[in-house]
Amino acid sequence: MTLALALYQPDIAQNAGTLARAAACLDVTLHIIEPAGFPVGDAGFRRAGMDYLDRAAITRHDSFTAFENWRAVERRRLILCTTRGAVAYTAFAFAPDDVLLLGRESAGVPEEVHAAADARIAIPLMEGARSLNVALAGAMILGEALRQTGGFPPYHPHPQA
Ligand SMILES: C[S@@+](CC[C@H](N)C(=O)[O-])C[C@H]1O[C@@H](n2cnc3c(N)ncnc32)[C@H](O)[C@@H]1O
Repeated sequence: MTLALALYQPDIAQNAGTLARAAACLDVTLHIIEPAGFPVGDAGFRRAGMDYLDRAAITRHDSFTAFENWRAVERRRLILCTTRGAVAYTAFAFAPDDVLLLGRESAGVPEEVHAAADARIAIPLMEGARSLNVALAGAMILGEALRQTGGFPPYHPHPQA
C-alpha cells in the first residue's frame, strides 16, 4: 500500500490535474471527494494531467461520507493539510499508508472534516501570508512524506545526464 493524496471538493481543474500528474509520477493514489467544481473529463484537468492521467490511479468518492467509508475499510490515517495545522509538516512522523487530505481552493474544509482527521499539519508561512496554492502545498507535503517513509520510486539516472 502506498501513500494517498485526497482532494476535498476541488474547485480548480488545473490544480487537480497537476496533482494527478504528480500522483502518477510518484506512484501514489489520488482520491477526489465530490462534488468537484469541474466535470469528469474537464479540458483543464486533462491539459494539466497530460498523458500521465492514463497511468494515474484516481478514485472519485461521491461524498465525504463515502470517502470515510472507504477509509474505514482500509484502516488508514487521515492527515489534514491545513493552514490551521497543529504541527509543522516537517516535525510530523508520516506512515507509509497515510492519506494526505488537501482542502478546497476557496474554503479549505468544514469543521466536520477537521474533526475527522487523525492529525492536522501545516507548512509554516511568513506572518501575514494566508496560504499556498493547493498543488504546491500538496507537492511539498507529499515530498516530505515520501522522503520519511522511503516511498520515492527508485532513482534511475538518465543515460545522457
Ligand atoms: C488555497 S488553500 C485554502 C485556503 C482557504 N481559504 C482556507 O482557509 O483553508 C487550499 C488548500 O491548500 C492547502 N494549503 C495551502 N497552504 C497550506 C499551508 N501553509 N499548510 C498546509 N496546507 C496548506 C490546504 O489543504 C488548503 O485547504
